[in-house]
Amino acid sequence: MAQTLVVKIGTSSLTGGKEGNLALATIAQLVEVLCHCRQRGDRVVLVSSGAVGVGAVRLGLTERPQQLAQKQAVAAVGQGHLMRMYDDLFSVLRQPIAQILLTRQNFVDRQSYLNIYNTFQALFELGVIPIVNENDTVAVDELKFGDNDTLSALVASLVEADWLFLLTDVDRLYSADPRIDKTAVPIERVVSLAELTQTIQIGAAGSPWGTGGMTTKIRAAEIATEAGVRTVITDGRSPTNLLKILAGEPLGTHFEPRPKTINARKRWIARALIPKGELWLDEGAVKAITVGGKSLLAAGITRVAGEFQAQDAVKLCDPAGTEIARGLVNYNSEEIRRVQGQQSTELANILGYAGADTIVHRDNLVVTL
Ligand SMILES: Nc1ncnc2c1ncn2[C@@H]1O[C@H](COP(=O)(O)OP(=O)(O)O)[C@@H](O)[C@H]1O
Ligand SMILES: N[C@@H](CCC(=O)OP(=O)(O)O)C(=O)O
Repeated sequence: MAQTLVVKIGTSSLTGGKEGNLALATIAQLVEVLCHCRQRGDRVVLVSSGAVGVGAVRLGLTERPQQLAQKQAVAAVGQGHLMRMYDDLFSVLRQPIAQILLTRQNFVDRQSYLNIYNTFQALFELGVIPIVNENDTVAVDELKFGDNDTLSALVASLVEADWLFLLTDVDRLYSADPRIDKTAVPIERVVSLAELTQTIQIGAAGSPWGTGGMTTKIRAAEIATEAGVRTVITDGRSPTNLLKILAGEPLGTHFEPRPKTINARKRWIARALIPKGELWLDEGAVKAITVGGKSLLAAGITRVAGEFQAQDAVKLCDPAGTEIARGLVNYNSEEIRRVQGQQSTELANILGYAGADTIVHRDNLVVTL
C-alpha cells in the first residue's frame, strides 16, 4: 500500500571529509532510493539540511558562522547550490522536485499552515518530491526552528505521514553519545519517550556542522509519534537502509507511533503554535481538564505569567509549574489577571462586557501530559 514518507537528512550525512565537501555518493544513493519509493506510489518529502554547511564550503569558510546575519548570508549561498545539485541528480531519474522553504511563523499562522498543507497535497498529486528546508535567510532568531529535526516532525504531522526517517551520522540512538562513551548501549525500540529520557544521556551535535545532536531528534520523535507517525533514527550514509527498514529489517532506533487521540487542529495548537504565556491552575482545575475533559474556568486559575492577547496559545500548568496542557485563551493576560479565582458569573461585571464563559474552551484545549 502507498505510504507517506518524510525523510530528513542532516548536514553531517550530506557532507564528508575534513573539507566538508558534499558526500556525492551518499546523496546520489538517497536520490535513487527516494525515486524508487516514489515510483512504487509512495508520497515522499525530503527535508534537507545543508544550506549553511554547503554555503560555507562554497565560500571557503572553515567554521560554521555564528552571527545571525552571516548565517543567513551563507545559507542563501548554500541553498541554491544544494537545490541545483538535487535537481541535477533527480533529473537523471526524471523525477520532478520542488523547493519549499518554511519559517516557524508559517506554522503559527493558521491560514499559511493550511496553505502549506494544500501545497503539499497538490505536489503529491503531481508526483513531485518536495524538498524542504528552513528559510534561514529570512527567519529571525526568536522565530526559528533552529533545527530541521523539529521542522521535519512538524511537516510529518502536517502531511499525516506514516514514517519519519531522521538520517544522521550514527546508526541509531545509544544510551550515551557513542563517540564519547564506548560502553554506550544501542537502543532499538522506544515505546515510552518519558521512560527513555530518564535513562539515557543525550550529547551535543557530533560534528561542528550538525545543530541539535540527539536532543532535537528525540523532541522530533515526540512530536511525530504523537501525530501517529512511526519515527526512525538511522544512518544517513547508507540510504538503502530506508528500503530495508520499510521491508521490516530491524535497523536504526524505532519510536513507536502513539494512537492518534487528537485531531489535526488540536495538534496544531499543541505543537505548531508558540506559547506566549502560562496559566497556573489549582488541583481542582487540573483534574477537571486532565480527567474530566472540561474547559478551563477563571475560578481554577491561581497565576498568570507573561503578556499575551486573546486567541494566543498558552501553557496550562499544575500547582508545581509543570505543563499539563496547552490552549487558546479567550481573554488577554491583563483581563485574566483581573478575573483569576473568580466565578464565571462575575466575569462580565469585572470586565465590563459579556465575553466567553470559559478562559480556554475545551475545543481549543489539548492535554500534553
Ligand atoms: N545518546 C546518543 N546516541 C547517539 N548519538 C548521540 C547521542 N548523544 C549525542 N549523539 C551525537 O549526535 C550526533 C548526531 O547529531 P547531529 O550532529 O546534530 O547530526 P545531524 O547533522 O544529522 O542532525 C552523533 O554524531 C552523535 O555523536
Ligand atoms: N537550515 C539549516 C539546517 C539546520 C540543521 O538542523 O542542521 P542539521 O543538524 O545538520 O540537520 C541548514 O540548511 O543549514
